Amino acid sequence: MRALSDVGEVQFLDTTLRDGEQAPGVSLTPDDKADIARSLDAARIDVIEAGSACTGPGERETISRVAGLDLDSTVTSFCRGIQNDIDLALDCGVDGINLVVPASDKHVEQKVGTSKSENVDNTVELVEYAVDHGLWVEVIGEDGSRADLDYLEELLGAAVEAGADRICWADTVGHATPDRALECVSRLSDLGPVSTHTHDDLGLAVTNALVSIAAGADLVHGTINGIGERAGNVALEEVAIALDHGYGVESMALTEVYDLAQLIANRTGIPLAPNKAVVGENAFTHESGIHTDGTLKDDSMYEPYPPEKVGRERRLALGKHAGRAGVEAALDEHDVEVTDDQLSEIVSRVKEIGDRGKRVTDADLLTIADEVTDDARARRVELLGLTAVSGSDTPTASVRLSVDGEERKEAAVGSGPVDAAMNAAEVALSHTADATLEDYHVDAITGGTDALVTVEIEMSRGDDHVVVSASDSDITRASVRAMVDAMDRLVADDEEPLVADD
Ligand SMILES: CC(C)C(=O)C(=O)O
Repeated sequence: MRALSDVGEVQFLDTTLRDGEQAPGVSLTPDDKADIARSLDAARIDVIEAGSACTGPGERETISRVAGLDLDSTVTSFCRGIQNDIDLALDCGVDGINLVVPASDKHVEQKVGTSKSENVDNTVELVEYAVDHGLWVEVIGEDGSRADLDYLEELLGAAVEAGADRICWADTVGHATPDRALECVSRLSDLGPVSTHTHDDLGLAVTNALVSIAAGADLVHGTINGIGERAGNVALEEVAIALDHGYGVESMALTEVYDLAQLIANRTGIPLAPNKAVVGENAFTHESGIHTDGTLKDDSMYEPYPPEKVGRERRLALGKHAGRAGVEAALDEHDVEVTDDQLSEIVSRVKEIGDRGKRVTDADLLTIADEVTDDARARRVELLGLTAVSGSDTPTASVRLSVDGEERKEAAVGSGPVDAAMNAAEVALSHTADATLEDYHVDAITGGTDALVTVEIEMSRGDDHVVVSASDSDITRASVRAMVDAMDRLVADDEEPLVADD
């Protein structure tokens, strides 16, 4: 076993487009796969497993498209131990293949229905065939963590002798303990370059990947956000940060990690848990008074590494644990000055909202500050009316706004009534200010069809950002109210009159 700090660099194979797509409910379009592949390449992922050519003509077209993107990453197709799979991969123009052959008794005898020696012979033939056709070849012993280790060595050793570029230890069902990972990968790394493919069924995927590297593996298979079958594959961003932060070992480009995580959550429809390491919403958010106070004194007080390292920013949130320092800093961000007594009152009102189980948005904070400083703000942008229609025809909406006392009416279409109404409000406001909708989500839907819905949106204008929420039993009304409120906040201090430019 080697010290991880002695390992200079580790390569990554990303299988988001193959094993990740095997997560229940995920189906990526050709455009999704092409966009994700480009981003993986930009993040310096060494190998991209683009899919399984044997899946069907649609998948082959997509793999061919990824293979044709002229990426720096090596593009591969997953292939079963069947020559036709290799032929289909060749038709897609990939650089290489991940050839999967059974390794455990269960997989050799029960699943594939062959004998151990025939399995070795077949693997050798297929490797020779693929190498003869100019492919980069990695041979994966499926269910390797439950295989008889002597047999796994014989099988993968034969693959190396037949010309395979590398072999891979697969903990297919996420069954291995770190000791087992160490034992298997140490033995296999005597045969040739070894990859490791770990799953998270025991919550040990990252640990097993790190142990595998210590045991000699130099390439880690995984997915972004750890998506994949069952409990998922190892999350590459977690391996990357652990290697970098813990041992100074280089792998993928860390600054790209957050955008990649968002892209993949977006396209796969698998949201990120807020507490997810590295890329979860809360990973660099501090709410409690003690932590906020400490963070304001020294950024690194409650963070292992700076958020910028993984393409993120630090956030101070307000809620029931807020303290004076955090509230003061949040008010500062909006250039609101208060006295000590006013600050105490604002802190206690913020905590009251938090005690009711709610998040305190920027708009909440500013409303409280207005009330406490007795400086009720005159609104510049107000919602006067809203009509949204949806049915079998294109959803349409119209909004009526008051902007600095002038009434503006606009109508627009959209993919649904909310989208149409937001588009109409955007058109009505765009005369005024160049604001961008950064984030939109429906926060809480409780109970039945008449339940209260909370819409939270983030908008920006130049360097200013606000987060505003609005609750209503009508999701369209809540959305437009939040947008109009955010806009009103963003232009509050603007000296210029908000005239329409026709
Ligand atoms: C590499 C393959 C077959 C796999 O996805 C696994 O073993 O989990």
